[in-house]
Amino acid sequence: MTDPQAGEGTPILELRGVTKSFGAIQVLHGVDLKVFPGQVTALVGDNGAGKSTLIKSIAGIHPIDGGEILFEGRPVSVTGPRDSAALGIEVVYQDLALADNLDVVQNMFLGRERKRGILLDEASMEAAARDTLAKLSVRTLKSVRQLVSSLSGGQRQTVAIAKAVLWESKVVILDEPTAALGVAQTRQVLDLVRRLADTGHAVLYITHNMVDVFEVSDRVAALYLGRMAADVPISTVDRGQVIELITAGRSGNLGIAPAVAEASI
Ligand SMILES: Nc1ncnc2c1ncn2[C@@H]1O[C@H](COP(=O)(O)OP(=O)(O)OP(=O)(O)O)[C@@H](O)[C@H]1O
Repeated sequence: MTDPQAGEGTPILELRGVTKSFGAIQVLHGVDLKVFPGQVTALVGDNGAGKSTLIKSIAGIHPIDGGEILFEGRPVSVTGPRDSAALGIEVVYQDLALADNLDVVQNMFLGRERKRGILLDEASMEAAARDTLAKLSVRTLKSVRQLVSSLSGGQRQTVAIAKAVLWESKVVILDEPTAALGVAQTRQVLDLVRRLADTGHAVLYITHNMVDVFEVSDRVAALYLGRMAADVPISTVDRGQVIELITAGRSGNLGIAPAVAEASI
């Protein structure tokens, strides 16, 4: 794991005071968040804390109502998924959005196929897919021409993550990638998450799993009732504190004031 305190200059992605409501219901209340290149930031929070809303706001699916998004230190406007993709932000959602009837290469290039004239440039797409998988040290796939329907859950996650990385993404957001996986496949995906950061990506990693948090992250950001209770290096907190931040919004001198938390219920 990289030293979380080292090289922590400008965050590649920063949220300042982000708010988001759906009709009369305010879901995000002035959320601050910093995400650094080469680091995994675990985004934790109880059911309904606002994690999905937050990542969908970053992705432009639910554009923010207030506050600021900064990318590489500059304020940016993210009003749709194209804006986030153009910045180099890719999200791997839980449903993975893979097509079972297509192979690995076809899935990685789905919707962004390379062409030579009117024909698909299969050779170049296959080479790029192999290259991306090799850079991520993925050795669990037998063939890039395997149908996705024949892959295990862990292999499918791997393909979805590699697809996100293929587009020169700088920030990769993963929505509970190990939620449905067994022990060995979880291990493979966690190794891949670490390699994503080690190859320079900033990774925002949503999880409910405390073992995963401490295994793979450099920072932990805890949302509580739509407020950022803490966004700190993992080395400064223990498991009990993270659980308190998730369940109560505070732990010792960390987190949001109890009065603020009570006011939001
Ligand atoms: N489109 C929407 N319209 C109205 N309310 C919404 C909408 N999307 C989310 N919410 C509400 O926002 C709150 C936060 O939901 P969100 O899905 O972001 O939480 P979460 O932390 O991702 O939870 P989980 O861990 O269960 O996935 C919830 O109270 C939810 O009902």
